[in-house]
Amino acid sequence: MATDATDAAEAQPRPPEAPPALPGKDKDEAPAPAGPRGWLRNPFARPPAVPAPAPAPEEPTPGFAPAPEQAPAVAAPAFAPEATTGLFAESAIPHITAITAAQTPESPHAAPPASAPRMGWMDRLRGGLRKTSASIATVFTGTRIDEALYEELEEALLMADTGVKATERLLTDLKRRVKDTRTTDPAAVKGLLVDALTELLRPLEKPLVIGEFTPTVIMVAGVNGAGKTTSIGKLTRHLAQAGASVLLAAADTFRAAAREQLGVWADRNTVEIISQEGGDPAAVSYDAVTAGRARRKDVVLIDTAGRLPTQLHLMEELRKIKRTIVKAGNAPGAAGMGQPPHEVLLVIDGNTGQNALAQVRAFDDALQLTGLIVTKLDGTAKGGVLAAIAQERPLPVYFIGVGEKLEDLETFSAREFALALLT
Ligand SMILES: Nc1nc2c(ncn2[C@@H]2O[C@H](COP(=O)(O)OP(=O)(O)OP(=O)(O)O)[C@@H](O)[C@H]2O)c(=O)[nH]1
Repeated sequence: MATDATDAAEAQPRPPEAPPALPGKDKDEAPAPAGPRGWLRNPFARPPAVPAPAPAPEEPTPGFAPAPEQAPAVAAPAFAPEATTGLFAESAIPHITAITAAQTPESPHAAPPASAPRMGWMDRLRGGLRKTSASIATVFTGTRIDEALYEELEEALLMADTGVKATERLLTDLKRRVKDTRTTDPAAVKGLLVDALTELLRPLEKPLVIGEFTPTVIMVAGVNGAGKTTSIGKLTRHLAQAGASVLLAAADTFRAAAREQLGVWADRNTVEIISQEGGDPAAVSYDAVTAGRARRKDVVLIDTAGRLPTQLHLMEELRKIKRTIVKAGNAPGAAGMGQPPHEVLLVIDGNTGQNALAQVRAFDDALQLTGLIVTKLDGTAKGGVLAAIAQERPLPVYFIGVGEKLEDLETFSAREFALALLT
């Protein structure tokens, strides 16, 4: 029984945990693999056994769509020279084929220019961030670059929940850039702010690596309603579309609706799910890692129940889940799967601004996070929170979400974000 397995796991000494893989703070650090930037080194390039069904863009289609061996060449979109190419992009590993999920040749979306999905994303990102960008844009409508402009900008950035330190840093950097370039036009200052913000956000850019271990175990945590299950569902869809085999674990054993919600995503994507009513979430997680290994799954995604950092017993439960996953990775026969969990992700609601930053701190202290997913950036006036995170706790932001639809979750690009926010 799963519970027994966990009890046994808990009884043994806790192995040392690897330190979190935080991104470097060096502004010159390369954020992503060479070539078009992508988050995923994708090893799932299999020749299709059957013609892949054409996926509907919004309604997930059932069935398994093996990924093609080659993705079409991808032209860099005009809006950003460093633009990414979609969720599945070129790999840094020579033997791994580049795949762009939304651009499979079998797909009806193959015909448009290769960069179309990312261009569409840029539009959605701009639309989503409109509330935040509107107040900042008005700062640059005047005719002079003076102290009043900087004061107004400071106010706008603080209102966008950029935080005091990140705001100060941006203003200092901006003034230096204005001086260095002898800029006199306020509209041009906006361009310099794009550069300053891009540089600040750059450490958050990092590709999520899948395929180094079999399975790659990803644990997902967050407060209630942050968007954990929805994000896991979207991620599952993208992974399944690229040919990765995914096993979901519903480690929220208390809330039936949460299990059902994950079950719906599992059904839609025809992936397997480990679920247990009223059981121990750590036991479900242990079982999922063991099953993922036995069934040779590429990815195990573990959804945990929402909780507040102030609910200490629930935070302890999360730590127990993580310890149990570590233990499952040390079980006999688990050699070769590295030290799971390979990723511990926190999902934060971008609409909660500085509160989200507080959550990052608390969950990071408890779990040593390896990355973030920032959801609900659509319709928020607090989009500056990413700058605050970059300043205070620069964890990789693997994805950002700007809506409830499948295509509303995408990889994070500092440049894109700065452009969407300020231009
Ligand atoms: N507008 C918007 N809504 C989102 C986004 N991501 C998720 N949601 C919605 O937020 C709500 C909560 O999402 P869930 O995925 O259930 O959140 P959860 O963190 O799993 O919730 P619990 O299981 O209660 O902890 C749902 O209605 C989602 O559709 C986003 O990027 N934008």
